[in-house]
Amino acid sequence: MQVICNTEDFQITEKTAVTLGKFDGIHKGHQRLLNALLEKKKQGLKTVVFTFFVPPIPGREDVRQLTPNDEKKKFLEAYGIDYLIEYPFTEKVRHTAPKDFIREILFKKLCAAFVAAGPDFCFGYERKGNVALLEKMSSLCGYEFEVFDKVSYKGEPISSSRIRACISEGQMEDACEMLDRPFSLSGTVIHGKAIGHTIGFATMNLVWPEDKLLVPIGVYLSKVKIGGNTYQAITNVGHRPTVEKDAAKSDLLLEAHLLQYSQMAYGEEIEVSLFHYERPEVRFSGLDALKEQLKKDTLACVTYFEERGNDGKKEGFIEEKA
Ligand SMILES: Cc1cc2nc3c(=O)[nH]c(=O)nc-3n(C[C@H](O)[C@H](O)[C@H](O)COP(=O)(O)O)c2cc1C
Ligand SMILES: Nc1ncnc2c1ncn2[C@@H]1O[C@H](COP(=O)(O)OP(=O)(O)OP(=O)(O)O)[C@@H](O)[C@H]1O
Repeated sequence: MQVICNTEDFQITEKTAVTLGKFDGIHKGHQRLLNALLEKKKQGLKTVVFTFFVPPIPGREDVRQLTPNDEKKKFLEAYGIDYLIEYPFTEKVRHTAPKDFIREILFKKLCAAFVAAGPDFCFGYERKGNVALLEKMSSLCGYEFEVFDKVSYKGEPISSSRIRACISEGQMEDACEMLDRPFSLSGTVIHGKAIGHTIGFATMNLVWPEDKLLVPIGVYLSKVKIGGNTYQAITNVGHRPTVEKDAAKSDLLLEAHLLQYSQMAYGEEIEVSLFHYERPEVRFSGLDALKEQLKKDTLACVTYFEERGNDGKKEGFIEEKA
């Protein structure tokens, strides 16, 4: 996939199938549009996702995303998208009239032969451009335009904001349904305080990135992918008040204890999928009390995945082999 990031200086010369929007999360609704593009790819068009460049701004809570830029890129590449345009969101671009946006960007720069959008898609100055305008200008600019119905879940349209709200309330199962995959965090395993293994609960630790949407502090029933294998895990996202003197000031860490894994993993890449919010993080009287709770969390994890299974199937501890 070619990523054209934060520049207006490009020109696609092949005919393209384009969809436009923010695509945070790349949820089931977004996937409906992407699938329409992939159909056109079979007919020889190149596939283009057009979005605006949102730079990561450390400390700005409102710019935390379901899928930060790098994650989005990996996902779209794996999906079969040929071009990701992260267009600069300058004052000039913000003031572009909708008709000019269609002429200058869709028609001239992107060489669009097919455009897909949801019914509420808006663009251009003051978001005054809409699907009616895209339809109206389609014959003039020589593209086919198709509006796709919203994909719904529990009777309401799926949207990135709805999924963000769900996750912020720990409703991981609903988020999973709407995303079509569990909400997950990927990263490189870092060293902790090496206390975990002394109580039989070694953990793989990740720093929570500043541009990734936060989940509620607490313990999650989860799965961890490492080296091509997937393991069930109990995962704490928090500040470890039982062992940290000044927990409020300590880093926010994700710590995953894999139920059947005992090798060193420092420096390895892992993906932690959070399936279920189990309980809040608690300040225990000491390590013994913490250990007793972790045994209960382990049981809850085994039971959860036994009851739910994967795709309706019962499963063991190790689900996939590379
Ligand atoms: C599933 C799980 C649940 C946890 N729950 C709590 C908790 O409720 N309160 C707490 O202070 N720490 C909790 N922790 C964090 C532990 O205190 C921490 O993992 C342990 O001290 C080992 O830290 P280390 O990685 O630095 O060795 C939890 C960790 C895991 C893996
Ligand atoms: N549930 C859905 N079904 C089909 N298409 C959708 C759905 N949600 C969004 N789209 C379409 O996907 C494109 C990108 O949407 P975008 O990411 O900008 O909005 P969104 O998912 O509704 O998120 P937000 O909550 O931030 O508005 C748009 O064309 C939009 O209409």
